[in-house]
Amino acid sequence: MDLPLDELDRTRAGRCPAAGAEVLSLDIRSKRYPARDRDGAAGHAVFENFRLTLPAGGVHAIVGPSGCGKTTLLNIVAGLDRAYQGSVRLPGAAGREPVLGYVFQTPRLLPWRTVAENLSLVLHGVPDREERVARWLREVGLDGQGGVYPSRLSGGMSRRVALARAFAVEPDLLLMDEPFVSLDEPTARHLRQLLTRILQAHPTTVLFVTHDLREAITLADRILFLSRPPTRLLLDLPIPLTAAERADEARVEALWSALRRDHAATLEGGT
Ligand SMILES: Nc1ncnc2c1ncn2[C@@H]1O[C@H](COP(=O)(O)OP(=O)(O)OP(=O)(O)O)[C@@H](O)[C@H]1O
Repeated sequence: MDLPLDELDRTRAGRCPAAGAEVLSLDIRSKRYPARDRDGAAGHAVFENFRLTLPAGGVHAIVGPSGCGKTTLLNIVAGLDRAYQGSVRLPGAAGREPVLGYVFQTPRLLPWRTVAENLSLVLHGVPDREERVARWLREVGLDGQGGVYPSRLSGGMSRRVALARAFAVEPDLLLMDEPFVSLDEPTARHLRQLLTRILQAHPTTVLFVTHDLREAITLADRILFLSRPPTRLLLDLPIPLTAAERADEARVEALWSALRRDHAATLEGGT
């Protein structure tokens, strides 16, 4: 799994399986939530005429102010929220149904199932199910932990299981909603490095929500900055860093400072 950095760059470049192909075409004509008080009878609009397309390959980070609808957007893409007007098109690969992975803000492991069973559940009908579970536990550094129950896991280990479960289905599109939030920084850093290594070995298109601009710079090929509701795309910014540059905290810090200087209003969610 531990590839040298120049090798990582070559595989990163190879993340686009079919250049020009789209894994997602999202058109939210309207997404409203019920009013919070009796006066707002029509509710409040989170999205109005919001469109987003994702090409195959790469990590696409979504950054925006609290409440702008980042989780709502992922839930709409995942089909967990159908109370909106518009459409989600997920073409899938080679004519088969699209496969989605979703890493939530909390690991959401079933406490009455072992780690291996939590993975196995999402692989129903997969012929090499047991082998795949064992392989993914190895990939996330949890070899030999398959028989453990989630209550015995640390926060970082639980996140590793959640990562393994999401990758094990070999998704066409992987949704990640602040997957490393509320971890201590050393643990979060280890998990970011783990995610980077997994993505180099298993190129996957990722739509990644984070409130942490440094995390977005470290992981993403592209950052999409969203406004306050009704939410629109303020800035679509490519992050053309090499793997070595992303691993260099001073380099990430320098880009972070430059973005905060040059795009202050955007980072506040627009004026
Ligand atoms: N079930 C709900 N009923 C009413 N309003 C809701 C509901 N879920 C979310 N909202 C509101 O919709 C808006 C978008 O919520 P969402 O959680 O998608 O935002 P977010 O950008 O992910 O926020 P955060 O960064 O704080 O996690 C917020 O104003 C939120 O209060």
